[in-house]
Amino acid sequence: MSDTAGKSIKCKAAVCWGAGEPLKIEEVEVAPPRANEVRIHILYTGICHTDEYTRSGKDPEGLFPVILGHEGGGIVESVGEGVTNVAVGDHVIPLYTAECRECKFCKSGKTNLCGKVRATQGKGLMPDNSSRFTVNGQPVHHFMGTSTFSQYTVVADVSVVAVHKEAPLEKICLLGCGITTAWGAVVKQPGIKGSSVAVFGCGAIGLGVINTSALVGASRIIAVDTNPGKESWAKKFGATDFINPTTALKQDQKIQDYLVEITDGGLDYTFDCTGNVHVMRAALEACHKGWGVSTIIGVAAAGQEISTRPFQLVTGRTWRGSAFGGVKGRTEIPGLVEDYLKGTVKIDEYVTHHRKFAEINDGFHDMHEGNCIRCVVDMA
Ligand SMILES: NC(=O)C1=CN([C@@H]2O[C@H](COP(=O)(O)OP(=O)(O)OC[C@H]3O[C@@H](n4cnc5c(N)ncnc54)[C@H](OP(=O)(O)O)[C@@H]3O)[C@@H](O)[C@H]2O)C=CC1
Ligand SMILES: N[C@@H](CCC(=O)N[C@@H](CSC=O)C(=O)NCC(=O)O)C(=O)O
Ligand SMILES: [Zn+2]
Ligand SMILES: [Zn+2]
Repeated sequence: MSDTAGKSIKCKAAVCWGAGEPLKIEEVEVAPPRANEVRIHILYTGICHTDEYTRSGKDPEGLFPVILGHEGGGIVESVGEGVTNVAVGDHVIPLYTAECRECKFCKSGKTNLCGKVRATQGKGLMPDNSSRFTVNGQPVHHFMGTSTFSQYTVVADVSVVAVHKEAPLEKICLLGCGITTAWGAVVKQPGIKGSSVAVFGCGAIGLGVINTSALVGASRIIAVDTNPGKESWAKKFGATDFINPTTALKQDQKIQDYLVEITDGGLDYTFDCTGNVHVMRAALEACHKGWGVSTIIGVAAAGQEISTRPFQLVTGRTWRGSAFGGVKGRTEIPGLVEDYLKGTVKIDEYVTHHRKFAEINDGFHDMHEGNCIRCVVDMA
């Protein structure tokens, strides 16, 4: 039992007061966890493009003021009544995709999209419809059920998993989103072994898709990115080819037509890792007639919609999407941590930037530089 258990904790958090505003480090009061809730001392957090997407005002679910962050690693400080899955002192990863193991979704065996806390999570609240965060008495919204840009956060017990204590939290925090998302999107897609794959966008997500496709035995992995600096990254992670559409295409040629031409009819599997709806269309249309499967991972801005000729689907292409890689976090993340410790899952290679908590806005700027794959923030 910690000596702060049952009491409010005053600590620092990066608050976004309005869409498009920079984060402001504030003293925040974090209320103790209620029943089936867990308070976590966050030590490290990654910054994901989805944090930037919501900060920028492009997220239709965005609410302000808010404490963003969903790629964290920390230690359980205290638990509320009824919590049995984690204990004080456990090293944990908060999960923006909960896993209650009881709801219709969890029991379906068809999806990782647990329904237990998603509605309140989308309202920026804990499951009892209230916030555990206040700044000068004003409630501040939670984000994605995790809010890892606070030195202490409170999450639902179904939204947290304990992991091996030997694993460095400054690395495995990235399993809270990017790396797990990419890993799951590939390993849960049957058929990639021996197949051709095209990956649009070579940020952390795209590189993870490339790397996992190589690990499962894809025969050809074509990386597509408009940033020429990404070629060496893509090759290092296992791409066999790199195509920069801004220089490789003839006048009026579309990337999908070029890919179909160089692959004898199209790819077996494609992945959108950009969040750009035009790229999503290209990724679908680059698929082989009759069997090609295109997976959308990128998150598109409010108001954006995808389109294609229905004939693309009539003629046997499949368009699908993947959230958190289809991974059930409480069940599968401990195994991913073990795989990292064994050396079969890469994490260190994605960390290009480090920032102190006071520099978190610089971490957001880093993300816009083409040379940043992931920035890890030290929350001390
Ligand atoms: N579904 C899910 O569960 C998850 C989804 N996401 C989403 O995945 C997406 C990718 O995330 P992340 O890897 O971190 O993002 P990054 O921005 O780091 O990577 C995207 C890459 O795509 C490149 N790019 C931009 N436009 C094009 C284009 N027209 N054609 C080809 N490449 C292009 C970018 O180049 P440049 O650097 O020059 O812009 C960049 O290299 C985001 O939308 C994010 O929100 C993230 C986590 C989980
Ligand atoms: N809030 C957005 C959608 C954002 C989104 O698609 N989030 C992904 C995770 S992105 C992580 O970095 C996701 O898992 N979605 C599933 C979910 O239940 O939120 C909008 O409203 O468009
Ligand atoms: Zn993310
Ligand atoms: Zn559930």
